[in-house]
Amino acid sequence: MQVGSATAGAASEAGLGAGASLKQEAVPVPIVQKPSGIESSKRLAAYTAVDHYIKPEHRTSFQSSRVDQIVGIGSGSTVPYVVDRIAQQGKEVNQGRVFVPTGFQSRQLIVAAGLTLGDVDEYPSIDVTIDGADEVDRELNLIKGGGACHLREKVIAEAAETFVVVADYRKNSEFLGTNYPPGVPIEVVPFAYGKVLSAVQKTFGAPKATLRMAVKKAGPVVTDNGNFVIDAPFEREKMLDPASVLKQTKLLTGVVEVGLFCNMAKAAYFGNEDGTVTIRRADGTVEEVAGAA
Ligand SMILES: O=C[C@H](O)[C@H](O)[C@H](O)COP(=O)(O)O
Repeated sequence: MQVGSATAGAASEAGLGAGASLKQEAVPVPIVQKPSGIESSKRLAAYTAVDHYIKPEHRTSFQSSRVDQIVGIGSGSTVPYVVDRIAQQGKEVNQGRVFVPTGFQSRQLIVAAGLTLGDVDEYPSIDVTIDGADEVDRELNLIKGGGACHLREKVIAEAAETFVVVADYRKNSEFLGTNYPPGVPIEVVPFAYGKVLSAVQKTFGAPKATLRMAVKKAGPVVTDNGNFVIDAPFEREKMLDPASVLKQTKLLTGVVEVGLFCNMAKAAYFGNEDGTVTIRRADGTVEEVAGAA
């Protein structure tokens, strides 16, 4: 994906959707070049979800709030398309909204798009949070944390009245653990990692669990919260009941958060190769719609 930036005027030349503000605004708007392949599926999902949940007519349901809408912005490679679509609506529409990030990356995206940053301590109730996922099962349980952001992501998702997932079609599974081989990310405080790793390997059904190592740094990945991450591919049988895995693992002292999000998402949007988007909702309904271009 190539991302650049320009003023909103130039962005309109880049083909903004109907309803976008065409006023000359000196606000940098990220331009995501039209992608292909998997990136195109991510974009379809993200654009369609934004069009359904973040519109000018959507007003915050928190009466005391002084803002129009409070939006949580997740992390990962699908989320830039979420921010891109929001920025396309223009400065005027966005000036009444506040955006709460789930980590360093989404904070940067919000700032680069000229959107207003908020934090969850100031906005403990969020209208809608849109985030990616590593895998989604048929009941909308999720594996998250491939980017080591799942602690803050869970806080921002829990704070939201509506939590929506956006992903490409590869993430759409019957059961968790089918299409995401690294397993469940577990954030741990550094001094406890050895004990937690050993417990997860020996008694919790993830013998191949590993400490996640950094790529362009010697040593382990360090999260935005200064912690380590263990990746635990739990045995198939265990993953048939992700809520139990979550409960058991979270009780291990030293575990900060587990990248299993159970019974939280209201809907999941999956971008498909044919340009459609499959929407699966928590009430069990499934719909296929034409993806937003
Ligand atoms: O920690 C990272 C997050 O949970 C991401 O939302 C997740 O890894 C999905 O990322 P992507 O959109 O890049 O597949």
